Amino acid sequence: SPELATTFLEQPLDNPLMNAAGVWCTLAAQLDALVESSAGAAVTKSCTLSRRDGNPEPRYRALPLGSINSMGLPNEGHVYYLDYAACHDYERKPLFVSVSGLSLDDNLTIVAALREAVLPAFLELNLSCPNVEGKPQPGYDFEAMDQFLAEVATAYRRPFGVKLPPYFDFVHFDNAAEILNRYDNLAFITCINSIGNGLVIDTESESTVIRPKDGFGGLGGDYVLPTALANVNAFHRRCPGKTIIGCGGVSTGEHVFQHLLAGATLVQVGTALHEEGPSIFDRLQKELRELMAKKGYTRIEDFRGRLKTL
Ligand SMILES: O=C1NC(=O)NC(C(=O)O)N1
Repeated sequence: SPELATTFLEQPLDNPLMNAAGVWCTLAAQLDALVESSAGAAVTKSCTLSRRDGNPEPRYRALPLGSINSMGLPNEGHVYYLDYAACHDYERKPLFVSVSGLSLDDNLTIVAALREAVLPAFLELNLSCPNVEGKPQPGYDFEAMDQFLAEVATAYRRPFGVKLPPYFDFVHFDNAAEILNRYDNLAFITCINSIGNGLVIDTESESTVIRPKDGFGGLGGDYVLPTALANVNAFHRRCPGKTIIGCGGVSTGEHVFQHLLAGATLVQVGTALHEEGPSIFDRLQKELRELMAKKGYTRIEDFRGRLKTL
């Protein structure tokens, strides 16, 4: 049957599937469940310097077409995840550490600690959390993003990646890619984070459905698949030397196939994992194999990045 084995930054993976940062990865027991699952890799909840409760509940709501969330970066603080990363068995599957410091200084402190730990974990620098009041997304402020990357790339010196917000205009794809291409050790780009500041209304109660920020929150699920595919392909085209991780709107093997076709090397699952649990990775691999077999593909490299245009 078709082979799903792949490589990421020269590391072998059984398959290209993993969780999206923030989903099923805040506590060690959740991360252990991902390591036990058939996911090819795992990533930790975006961490801040210190532990955070996050935003008041209700702050997550599953919807017929996806989800809306304004979690507000609830996490156990960076040391908790560095400790987890120190105990992880890297022979089993790669582990990514997501970092979302609330300031450049916080990011530099966390990144320095990760570098000092000398672990095989991959750093995914989150530049796109839309849910901390008063904290605009660095990914939407190109000058701030460039400054963050200049300092982090220099301090970390090792290969790392960024988690980007969705962009919706070619001039933004061009400007963001121009910045990212300046950093040789910026090895991978994860597109996309949630589509920030959507508003879901419950007609019966005539109310918002989440409490923080008057109900404005990040959208995930079916709502975001075309935008996620566009961002994966836009950066795949503009950053030929970098590896793209696709994230957004994946709930079937067909969606995984589309992300790979658009140029992704790995594919992250958020909303659907939140709703279905880690067994989803078995279903997604089964569905992807069936689709590949139907199309006569035996390996991922037979079609990855080969999206046709008309
Ligand atoms: O980067 C993030 N994206 C989201 O959609 N939510 C979380 C959060 O709010 O913690 N962070």
